[in-house]
Amino acid sequence: MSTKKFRIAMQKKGRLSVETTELLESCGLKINKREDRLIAHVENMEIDILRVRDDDIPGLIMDHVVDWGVVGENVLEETTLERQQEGLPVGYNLVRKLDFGGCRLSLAIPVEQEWKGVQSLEGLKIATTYPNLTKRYLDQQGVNFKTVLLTGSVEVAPRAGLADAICDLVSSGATLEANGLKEVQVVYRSKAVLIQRDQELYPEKQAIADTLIRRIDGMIQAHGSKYIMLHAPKDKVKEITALLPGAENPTLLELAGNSTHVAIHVVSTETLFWETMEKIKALGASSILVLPIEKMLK
Ligand SMILES: Nc1ncnc2c1ncn2[C@@H]1O[C@H](COP(=O)(O)OP(=O)(O)OP(=O)(O)O)[C@@H](O)[C@H]1O
Ligand SMILES: O=P(O)(O)OC[C@H]1O[C@H](OP(=O)(O)OP(=O)(O)O)[C@H](O)[C@@H]1O
Ligand SMILES: [Mg+2]
Repeated sequence: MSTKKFRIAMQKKGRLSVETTELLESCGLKINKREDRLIAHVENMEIDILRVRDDDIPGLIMDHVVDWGVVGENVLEETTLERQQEGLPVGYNLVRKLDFGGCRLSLAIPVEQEWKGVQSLEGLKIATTYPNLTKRYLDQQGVNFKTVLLTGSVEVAPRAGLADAICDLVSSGATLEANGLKEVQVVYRSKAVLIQRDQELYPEKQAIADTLIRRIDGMIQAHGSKYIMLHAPKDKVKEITALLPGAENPTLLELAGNSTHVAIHVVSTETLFWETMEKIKALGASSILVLPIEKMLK
């Protein structure tokens, strides 16, 4: 199934929804966000946004219902394994890895228990929302176990007597700690990804995809870049620019009413550490500014 309008599936509510909306809006999409609508229209482009549960996003891509989707790699991989078993199509193209939704799927056990390695899980009950990723990992380790499938509140399972251990998502570890559990083994590391259905797109849709990818790349590049400005004594320009990360071609500008100093402007893809700033200052530089860059088009 395919419609004329470019369709993007995103999580309606949860860990990925705010940053996905920010990503799309930073690409210039004006999303009409009337609450509780499955489909949100984009006012200034031929795009519809489908707001769904994250678990449904890989299937919508693999069944060619939507053109793009933003989802965690954990859900993408789990769905792929599940659909492979069911003989359903699992094709998709990775468009870009994104810089949010970072988490890991980990095994965790009650804090008071001694951890003697994954082999000690042999024959035990493990509660998880990710049965396929958990099984793939433990099969590789040669460990047999019983799955207790839960779609939420997995962390309470050991205390409730439902399972001996869990395999769930961890980021800060606060949820595990609050439930008297400790992380003992990472099973899968995940970030959000932008994926596309694996059929050729109509030319109009491909044009939209190309524009959005260019803009996303501009955002990704800008995100890791800084604009550095400072005033420097003319006779120290060489020494100072040698210290600036990635400053092969700095811009030098005259300063009004000052014949001994110039302004140096540099776009840097690296971090300017305090230590470097202090060295530059010791060489006579002043007014050192490090500014974030919002967008970049090369
Ligand atoms: N603590 C976290 N920090 C960062 N990213 C996370 C965290 N927990 C989960 N994620 C990522 O965000 C995705 C969505 O997590 P969330 O907890 O909102 O999902 P959910 O409860 O399954 O929501 P839904 O109602 O859409 O099914 C996860 O699949 C994972 O990729
Ligand atoms: O290690 P932490 O930083 O504590 O994060 C981990 C928690 O975050 C996610 O749930 P979320 O808070 O999104 O709520 P949910 O259980 O309703 O999905 C995940 O399922 C864990 O429970
Ligand atoms: Mg979900």
